[in-house]
Amino acid sequence: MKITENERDAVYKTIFSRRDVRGEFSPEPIPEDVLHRVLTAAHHAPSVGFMQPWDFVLVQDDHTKGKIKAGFDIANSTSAAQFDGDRAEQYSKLKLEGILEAPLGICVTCDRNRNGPVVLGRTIKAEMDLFSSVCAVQNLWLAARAENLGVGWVSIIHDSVLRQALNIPEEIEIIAYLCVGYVSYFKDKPELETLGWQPRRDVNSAIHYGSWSKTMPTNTDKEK
Ligand SMILES: Cc1cc2c(cc1C)N(C[C@H](O)[C@H](O)[C@H](O)COP(=O)(O)O)c1[nH]c(=O)[nH]c(=O)c1N2
Repeated sequence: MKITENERDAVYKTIFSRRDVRGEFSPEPIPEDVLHRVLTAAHHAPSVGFMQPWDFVLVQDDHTKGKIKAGFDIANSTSAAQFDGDRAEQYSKLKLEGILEAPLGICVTCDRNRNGPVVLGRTIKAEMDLFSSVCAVQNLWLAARAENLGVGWVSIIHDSVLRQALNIPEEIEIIAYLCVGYVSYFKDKPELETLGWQPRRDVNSAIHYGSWSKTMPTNTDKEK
C-alpha cells in the first residue's frame, strides 16, 4: 500500500501541529468511537518482541481526578523549589496540567512480566518494554491530534498517588498520565518556546554523521 502525497502531508501536519495541552480543555465528552480509534492507534504501536505491555486506565470520575490533582499540587510545589531566581518566578506562573478540566484522564501502564521473563529483543536491554509503552503514548498523542483532541502529559506526580487512586499494583510500571479532551485551538509553538523557557534546537544540531559529537549549547544552556 502506497501513501499518497495528500496522506503524507496529513501525517506531517498532524506531527507538527501536535501540542502539549494543559489548560484549554472543553468539557465536551469524547464520543466512544473517537476514543476507541485513538486507543486502537495506541495499541498498534511497535513493541519489543510484540509484547504489547501497555494498558490504558480511563479516568472520568471527578473524585478520582481530584485525588490526582491534589497529588500534582504537592509534587509541583516541591518541584518549583528546585528552580532559582527568574526561573522560579517563571515556573510559578506556568500551567502544567489540565487534570480537572480535561473530560478524560488516561494512565498508560506497562506490565513488565506480560510475556514471561525472556522476551525477544529485551534480552540485553531490559528497559525496552518501557520504551515500547512510550511508543504507545506517542501513537495516542498523534491519533488524538488527528481527531482534534488535545493531550497533555502530566509527569509532576508521584507514582504512589496514581497507584492509590487507580488501584495500580506495585509490579505494574506507570508510564504516563495524560489529560485528554477537545480544545478550541492548538498553539502554533510549544508554550515553553513561546515563553522563552527553552528554544527549539535546530534540527541540524541533532544530526551527526558517522559519530556522535557534542551539540553546541543553546543560549539557555549557557546561562545555567
Ligand atoms: C515525558 C514527558 C513528560 C512531560 C511532558 C512531555 C513529555 C514527553 N510535558 C510536555 C512538554 O513540556 C512539551 O511536550 C514540550 O514543551 C514541547 O511542547 P509540545 O508538546 O510540542 O507542545 C509536560 N508538560 C507539562 O505541562 N507538565 C508535565 O508534567 C509534562 N511532562
